[in-house]
Amino acid sequence: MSAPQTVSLIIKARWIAPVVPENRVFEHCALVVDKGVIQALVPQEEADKRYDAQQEIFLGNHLLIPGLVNAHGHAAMSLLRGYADDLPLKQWLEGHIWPAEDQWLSEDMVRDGTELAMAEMIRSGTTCFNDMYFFPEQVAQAAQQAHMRAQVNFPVFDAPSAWGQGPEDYFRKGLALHDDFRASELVRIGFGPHAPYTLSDEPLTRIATLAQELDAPIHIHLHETAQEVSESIEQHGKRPIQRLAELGLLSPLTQCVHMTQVDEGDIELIRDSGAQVVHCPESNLKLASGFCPTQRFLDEGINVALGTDGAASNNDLDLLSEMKTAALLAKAVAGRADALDAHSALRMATLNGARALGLDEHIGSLEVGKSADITAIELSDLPSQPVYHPVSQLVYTNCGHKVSHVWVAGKALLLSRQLQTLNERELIGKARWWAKQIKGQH
Ligand SMILES: CSC[C@H]1O[C@@H](n2cnc3c(O)ncnc32)[C@H](O)[C@@H]1O
Ligand SMILES: [Zn+2]
Repeated sequence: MSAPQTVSLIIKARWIAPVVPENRVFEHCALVVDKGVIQALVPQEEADKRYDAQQEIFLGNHLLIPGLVNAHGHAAMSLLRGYADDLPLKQWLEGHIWPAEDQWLSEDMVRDGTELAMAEMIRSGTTCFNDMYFFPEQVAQAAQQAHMRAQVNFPVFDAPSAWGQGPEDYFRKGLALHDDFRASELVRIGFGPHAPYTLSDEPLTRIATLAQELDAPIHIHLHETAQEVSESIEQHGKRPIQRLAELGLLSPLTQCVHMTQVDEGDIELIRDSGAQVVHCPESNLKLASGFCPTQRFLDEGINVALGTDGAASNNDLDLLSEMKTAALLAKAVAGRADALDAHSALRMATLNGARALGLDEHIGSLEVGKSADITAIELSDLPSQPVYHPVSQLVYTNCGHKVSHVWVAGKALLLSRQLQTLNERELIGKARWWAKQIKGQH
């Protein structure tokens, strides 16, 4: 018999749901990790025989899943959580959020808000987030420092903002940022055109060309409300997605966020272009924007990922609870109880998210050769009992607060519910400080 191989980490768990192979749960197995990469998923006795681990973690009542991918958000908006509620999108944005952003946006605000959001996401099992916000260099640096994986999309609007004077300035700063993070293992920079209704044709066409040249993702709010679609027909004589298609903007690199208003032509455009859909059920419900036909998209072979949107329209960043909402809503929208079953909901929050971000060769499932981005959920409390199907428990009961451990590329970000790369007390203090400033002027 050959000598045991030395590895950095072995995690032994009661259950492992690797997402690939599909619909499977392994019991009493171990994940073997070395150099940040998954080396094996084997029965625990076999792990004992074959490997010598520098660190071994035993999780006797826990389920291991791939780290969650939050495919759409505005992390720094955590500081505007609860600032304006119970409003439809247009009133919420134009009457409250944009004026607040005009007044308060700064490097410091984005840095503090992003760190607060990352802490919340890590604590509820997210390892990778997709962000669109001002001062994206702050978001990118914060993610790198906290060792979270992120796609950071620099904003592009026709209008000026605290971050730039207009499209020219946004492109100059954004492309420089893309260059700065070209070699990063964790952070990828993409284009963040805000929405079709805040951008004219010229910058959209430029984004289409540059994204193809750089092989960089495009992240855009699209068909979020009925008003967006009807105003586009009035102004441009076409639906927003048709306009994007004609400007060359639709491809597998394009991440279409929301898509609550769709007809057969829209579905064809997404399917035939290979574009990605990001579903944000809680934000869509809260702003009364509409319903994304997720099961219909999946049946058409369209990739659908899951996002929380910002904390100002959700109002939390818990992707596990988003999974539950997505699963329940899909059943109501499709009129079928078997729509978005528990395993499909988990896939939407992991592998589909990875695919939407072009990262599915590296993350999204617990497969040998993939990065060790792992989340552990403890299923030992009363509302978790009894456990017949751990994935059903994960999706249909409230598990966000049961996340105990999180790793990204083999590095621990959460151990026994304690953050390892961010300071929770300090972040709470900073959030309170910001709220005092902002409330004073509200
Ligand atoms: C390009 S920076 C992000 C920009 O988007 C605003 N925003 C936040 N949530 C939404 C949403 O659901 N639809 C449209 N725009 C949204 C955010 O406040 C920033 O200004
Ligand atoms: Zn959004």
